[in-house]
Amino acid sequence: MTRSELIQQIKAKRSFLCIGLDTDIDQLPPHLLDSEDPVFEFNRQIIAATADLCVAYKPNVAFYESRGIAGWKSLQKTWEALPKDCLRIADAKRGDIGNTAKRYAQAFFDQETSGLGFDAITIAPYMGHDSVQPFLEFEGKWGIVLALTSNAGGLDFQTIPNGDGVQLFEQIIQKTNTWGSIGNLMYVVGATRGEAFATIRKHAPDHFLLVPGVGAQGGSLSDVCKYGMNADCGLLVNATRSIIYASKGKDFAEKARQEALALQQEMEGELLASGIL
Ligand SMILES: O=c1ccn([C@@H]2O[C@H](COP(=O)(O)O)[C@@H](O)[C@H]2O)c(=O)[nH]1
Repeated sequence: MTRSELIQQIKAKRSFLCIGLDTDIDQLPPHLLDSEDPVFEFNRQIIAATADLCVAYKPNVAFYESRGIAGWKSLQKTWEALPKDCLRIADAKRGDIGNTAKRYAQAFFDQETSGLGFDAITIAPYMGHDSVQPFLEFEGKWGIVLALTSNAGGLDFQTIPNGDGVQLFEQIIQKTNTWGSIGNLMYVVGATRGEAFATIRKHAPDHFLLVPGVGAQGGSLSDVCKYGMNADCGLLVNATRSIIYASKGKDFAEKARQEALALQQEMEGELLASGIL
C-alpha cells in the first residue's frame, strides 16, 4: 500500500485506527478452543467485526512464533484473511547484520517464498544502517523503525542526550530518515509520550507514525493528535487488548467492534477538527 493509498483509506474510513492482533492462546473465549485453529478463528471473527473501522492490522509475531509451527500456520492464515485495503503490519521488531536482515525481510514480505506478504514490519534500529536497509529496499513495502517506545524501559536509553543535548530517539530519526523516504519509512512512537510528539515532528514532520499505547497502556489519543497529527493525519494509532479482549464471552467480536467504534468516532472528531475531513 502506498502513502497516498493509506491517506485515501484514512479519509474514506474516517479512521486512523490500527488493531493489534496479539492473540494469546491463553486469553481466548473458551468456546473457541474446540475449533481446529482457535487463534485463527478468533482473528477471523475480530477482522470480520472491525474491518470497516480501521485502516491497519498489526499481529504481534511473538504471539504466533511462541507456538511453533502451529503458530506460524495461524499467522499465515491470519495474513490471508487481512483485508487488502488495510495496511498489514508484522510487529516483529527485527534487526540484524545485512545478510540476516535480508532473510528477515524475505520472511515477512516475500509471499512467494515464505507465504507471508505483509506490507510493513517493525524494526529495531540498534544495529544501524545495514540492519535496516534490506527492509527499505523491498519495493512497495514499509519499514517502521522504533524511535520512542511506549514502555517504561523506553526511557532507559532512548532519551539519553549526546554532547549537544540531542536525545537518542532524535538521533535515530535524524539518521534513519536519510535511509528511506516518507513513502517507505515510518516511526514507532508510544502514545504514552504526549508532548514528545512535538519533538518527533521537528525531525519527521511528514512521516507516518505508528502509535501504540492507547487503551490498555493509558496513552491519550487527544494528546497524540494535538502534538503529532500533520496535514495528512500522519498517524496510525494502535489499540490491542482494549479491543480484542473486550469480552471473553461468545459476544467477543461484537464487544471488540464496540470498542473499535468508540475509537473510530473519536478519531473522526480529530480528523474533522483538524480539517483533514
Ligand atoms: O513502543 C511500543 C512498541 C510496540 N508496542 C506493541 O504494541 C502493542 C500494544 O498493545 P496494547 O494491548 O494496546 O497495549 C503490543 O503488540 C506491543 O508489543 C508497544 O506497546 N509499544
